[in-house]
Amino acid sequence: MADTGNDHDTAVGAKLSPKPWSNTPSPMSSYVRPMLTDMYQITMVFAYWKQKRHEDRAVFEVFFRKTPFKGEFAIMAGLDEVLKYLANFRFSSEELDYLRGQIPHAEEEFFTWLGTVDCSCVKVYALQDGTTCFGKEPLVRVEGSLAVAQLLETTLLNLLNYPSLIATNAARHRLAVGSDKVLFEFGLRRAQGPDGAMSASKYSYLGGFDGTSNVLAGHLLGIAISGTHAHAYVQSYVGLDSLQTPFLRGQNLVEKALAYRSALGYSESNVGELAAFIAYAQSWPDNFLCLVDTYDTLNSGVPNFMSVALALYDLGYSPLGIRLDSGDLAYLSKRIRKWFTEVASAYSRPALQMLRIVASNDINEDVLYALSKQGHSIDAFGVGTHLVTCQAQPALGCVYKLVEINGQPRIKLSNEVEKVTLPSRKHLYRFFNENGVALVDFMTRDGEPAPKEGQRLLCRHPFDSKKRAYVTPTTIVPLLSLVWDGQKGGIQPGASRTLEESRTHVMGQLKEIREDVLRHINPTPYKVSVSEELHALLHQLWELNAPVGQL
Ligand SMILES: Nc1ncnc2c1ncn2[C@@H]1O[C@H](COP(=O)(O)OP(=O)(O)OP(=O)(O)O)[C@@H](O)[C@H]1O
Ligand SMILES: O=P(O)(O)OC[C@H]1O[C@H](OP(=O)(O)OP(=O)(O)O)[C@H](O)[C@@H]1O
Ligand SMILES: O=C(O)c1cccnc1
Ligand SMILES: [Mg+2]
Repeated sequence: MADTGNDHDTAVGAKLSPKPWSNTPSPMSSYVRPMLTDMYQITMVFAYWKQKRHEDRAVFEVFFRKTPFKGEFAIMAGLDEVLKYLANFRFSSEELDYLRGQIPHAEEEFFTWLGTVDCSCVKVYALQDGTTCFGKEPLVRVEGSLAVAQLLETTLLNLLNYPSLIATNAARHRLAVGSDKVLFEFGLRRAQGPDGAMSASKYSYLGGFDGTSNVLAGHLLGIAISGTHAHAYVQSYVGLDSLQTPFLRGQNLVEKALAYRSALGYSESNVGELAAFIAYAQSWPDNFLCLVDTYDTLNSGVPNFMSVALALYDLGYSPLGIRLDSGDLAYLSKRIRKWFTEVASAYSRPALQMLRIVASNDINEDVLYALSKQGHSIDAFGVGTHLVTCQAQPALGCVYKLVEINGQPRIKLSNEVEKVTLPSRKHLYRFFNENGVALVDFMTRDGEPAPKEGQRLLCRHPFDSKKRAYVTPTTIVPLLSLVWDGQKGGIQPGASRTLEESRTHVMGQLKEIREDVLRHINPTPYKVSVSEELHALLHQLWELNAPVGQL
């Protein structure tokens, strides 16, 4: 039978009545579907079904233990795609046929049931995309039947881990350059496959980049695209005679550029490069931005650029600038800005000193901090490899853990204290002082009264009983909100944010966090705390479940 995708076919081919979310768009990647999972989800679900436990009520939570990039914060991202995944969650007949072949001993009724499974029975609470988050706290809480909630694990983690990692990486690059520099994502060629590249472009933008070189991301996601040119373009020209015409707007651009070249005393610059720049100016007179390091930045690229730029001014155009792709970016940018300023004054072309200097070449967060420290004249950075591959930390460790079953809180123990899970369905709050600065995050167990503004509250470290503090928050913000309710129309009003809204949210969120927590080197840990009641429950369950050793 043909792959019917999301058409709501059951295993036996009967049509179900359409769900309220049946028109929700598909996830960005066509791979995102129930089959994009680990086989152990299916093995568990088959066992639950055999034991008639598949309808038990379960609560799972998504969290990471350690913040990435040796930092103390992360940015939540990927919820937008999670919601589309939930709305389209349905095994097709063809997929069920495949699974039948993999589990030949399973009863036909199992596949009939699997064919009816969707997210009707599921509720999801989550942080909004773009929210600042910290270790150990629930980013997403999934409530539903044991079987369906279990089936969501792997895909959900896949949809959250990389987006949150890249959004965090992008936000860190933004913090490194400040708000007045332009950041372009150039990573398409180096990203981990097409899906990795699309996610990288999307979530770099969410994290604070201004644009991308990725044309498909521009087309599908509305992100601003831009492009300069590569070395190949310059290499492809040998001399001025390969130009189709010397003219632009009826005037001889070649003559003018050559006149400036000799007046400025640049007679040694590479003529092929000059021809390439003239040809580029003829095609892009209003967007004239040249890569200047193909042969020699200071002795050829910049002189050739300046000769053509001055000629363009004479014809009434405003050139854009240059791109540096090698060498000492701090030194070169300052040297070139000074040069632009001198020529601007010699030729009464004040705009020349304002030309944009773009830098690329293996840039990462450390390079950006080093450049700021040294001082530079760069206006825009193109960042590829380090950004999209998250070379400094290639994975975020979000996990998906069962915290409650049939109303009973559950715990998972570990020899490593930090790996012990926090039991029970939990609520998460952020406490602020009177200046709007975040003081601490606070988790309570379900059923406790919500904390109140102006009330003195004991905030405890979950594992270290000695660490505790009283906090009287001026403002309290509950961080988890209902984003999906299968009984009430699926995606909840206000839960789907645009990319632009989430990007704006990141900027606002970072302003709420203390600078020493956001700091690049040795940041202060942000406090993630639990209530007295949750602390007691954790330690009680710990004792109850840990066998007493024998000496
Ligand atoms: N002033 C600077 N301070 C710190 N790092 C810099 C500075 N200028 C450039 N960098 C970084 O130093 C590294 C230089 O890399 P590399 O030595 O491969 O380039 P290059 O020799 O300049 O160029 P290429 O080999 O492509 O001609 C890059 O990661 C670049 O971003
Ligand atoms: O360095 P990244 O941060 O990944 O940025 C993207 C790089 O991609 C381009 O060239 P490419 O690296 O393909 O060739 P090049 O090194 O010879 O310039 C561009 O010139 C940058 O150098
Ligand atoms: O437009 C650019 O300059 C660009 C785009 C992708 C990779 N490197 C450079
Ligand atoms: Mg390179």
